[in-house]
Amino acid sequence: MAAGETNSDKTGNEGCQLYLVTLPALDPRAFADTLARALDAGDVAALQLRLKDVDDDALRRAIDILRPVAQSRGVAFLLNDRADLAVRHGCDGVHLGQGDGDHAAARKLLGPERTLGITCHNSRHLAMEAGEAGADYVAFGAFFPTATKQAEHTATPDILEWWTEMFELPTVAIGGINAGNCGPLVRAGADFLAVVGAVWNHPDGPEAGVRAMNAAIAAA
Ligand SMILES: Cc1ncc(COP(=O)(O)OP(=O)(O)O)c(N)n1
Ligand SMILES: Cc1ncsc1CCOP(=O)(O)O
Ligand SMILES: [Mg+2]
Repeated sequence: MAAGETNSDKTGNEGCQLYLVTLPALDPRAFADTLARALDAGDVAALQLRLKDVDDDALRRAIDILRPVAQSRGVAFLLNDRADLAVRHGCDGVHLGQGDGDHAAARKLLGPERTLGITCHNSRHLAMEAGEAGADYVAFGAFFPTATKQAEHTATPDILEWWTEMFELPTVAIGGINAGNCGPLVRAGADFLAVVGAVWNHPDGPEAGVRAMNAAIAAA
């Protein structure tokens, strides 16, 4: 997930990559092993640490434990919601929602090398604003019902098609995505599929979840 990556680098489904987002609550020490095994099971482009309802100390501790697990494997380590901590603690980037502060200010704070991802729901307008604010990717969703978050917005694959035809900025699709339903999103041009439950809650474990997502993307 390098800043400046474009859709023109894509060749069919090889251009769509898996982007893991963590469960919202976890014990970082215990999760480090699970994460290592999941990342070793297949191709993962990025991991977003998305912990909700934790204080800054707990967040810093989780970053310090989990960041090396991802980065040592060439997997970009992004932090949810907190550009300040992402910069201070060596993360490769941050994912910000529409209520997560000033996107242009975050861009400045992150500098040119770190990745800035922005939630755009199902809105072409928000996506164009995100591009103007300096986003490295625009995230659309939720494409399917999700148990991970109370998603207030739903998205449809046509926004991926439209965006991909109009702009080079990469897209991330999120929300209820799994190996069984991701085909239309890949074919609509999504550059990344972001998943939580499909991997961490896979009935055969996260490694099987990564392998299933990789296979479904390749087959789409
Ligand atoms: C890749 C990706 N896309 C969307 C989101 C959602 O971000 P946001 O709207 O800020 O909601 P929270 O994740 O903060 O609950 C995301 N985290 N990652
Ligand atoms: C963080 C987030 N933003 C929109 S849907 C979602 C949750 C995605 O989780 P899952 O892949 O389990 O549906
Ligand atoms: Mg947020």
